[in-house]
Amino acid sequence: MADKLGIIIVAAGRGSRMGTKESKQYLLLDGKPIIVHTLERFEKMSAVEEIVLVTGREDVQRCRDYANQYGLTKCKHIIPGGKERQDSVYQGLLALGRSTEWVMVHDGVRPFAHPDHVLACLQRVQEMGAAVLAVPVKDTIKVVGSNGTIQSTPDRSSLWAIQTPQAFRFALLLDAHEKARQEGFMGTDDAMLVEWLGHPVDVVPSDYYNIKITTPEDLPWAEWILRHARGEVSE
Ligand SMILES: Nc1ccn([C@@H]2O[C@H](COP(=O)(O)OP(=O)(O)OP(=O)(O)O)[C@@H](O)[C@H]2O)c(=O)n1
Ligand SMILES: C[C@](O)(CO)[C@H](O)COP(=O)(O)O
Repeated sequence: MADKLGIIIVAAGRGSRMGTKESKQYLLLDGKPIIVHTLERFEKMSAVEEIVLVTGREDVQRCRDYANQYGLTKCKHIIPGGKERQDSVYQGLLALGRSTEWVMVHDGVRPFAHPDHVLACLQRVQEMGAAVLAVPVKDTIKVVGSNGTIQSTPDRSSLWAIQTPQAFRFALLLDAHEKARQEGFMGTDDAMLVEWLGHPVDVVPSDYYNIKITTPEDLPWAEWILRHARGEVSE
C-alpha cells in the first residue's frame, strides 16, 4: 500500500464485563499485558508504519513505558480516549490527521487477528472504501422481546459476527464520525457509522480465533489460542 495508512488501536475502556480491578487490556497473558500482544501483532506487519494507541488518560505513561520495554517503535502516538469507544476512535482519527489515506481501527483486546486476514482487509478496502473482518454465526440467533419471548428467528445464512480490524478510506470514516457526533448517533462499531451514511461495507471472512476478550471465561480460551498458535497444543 503506497498511500499513508494509519492504525488506531483503542484501549481506553474500563472492561466492566470482565469485572477485574485492573482494566482487562492490562491483564497478563503468558506474562505479557494483552495490549502488548495486540500491538506486537501489528508491529510485525510490514504494511504497518504508524500506530495510534488510545488509552485511558491515567494509562498514557504506562503505555509509553510498555512501548519502550517491548520495542514497539511503530506506536508513534499514545493519546487519551473518550467516554465511549466511538469517542476514543474519534480521538485516534484526529491524532492521525488528514494526510492519512487509509485507516484501520482495531480493538486493543483482540490479540489474535491473523496477519493474512488483516492484509485481506487492507486489499478489500482499497477496492470498496470500507471493509471489516467477520465470521458466520454458529448459533441460531433469536430476536427476544421485552416480555422474554421469541419474536423472530433471522435467517442464519445472512448473519455474521463482526470483528476488528475494520478498514476505511480515512476521509469516509472521519466524515461518518463527525456527522454522528453532530447528530448524536452512537454505534458499537465503526462500520455502523459508515452504514448509517449509506456507504457499503465489505465483509472479509476471518476466523474464530480472533476473539474479543470481554468476560472472564474468555481468558482461558485466550491462553489456549496463544499456545495453539505456538504449536504447543493440537486441535
Ligand atoms: N471508552 C472506550 C470504551 C472502549 N474502548 C476500547 O474498545 C475496545 C472494545 O470494547 P469493549 O470490549 O467493550 O471494552 P470495554 O469498554 O473496556 O468493556 P466493557 O464494555 O465490558 O466495559 C476495547 O479495546 C476497549 O478498551 C475504548 O477505547 N474507549
Ligand atoms: C467493534 C466490535 O469489537 C466489533 O465486534 C464490537 O462492536 C465492540 O463492541 P462492545 O460493545 O464494545 O463489545
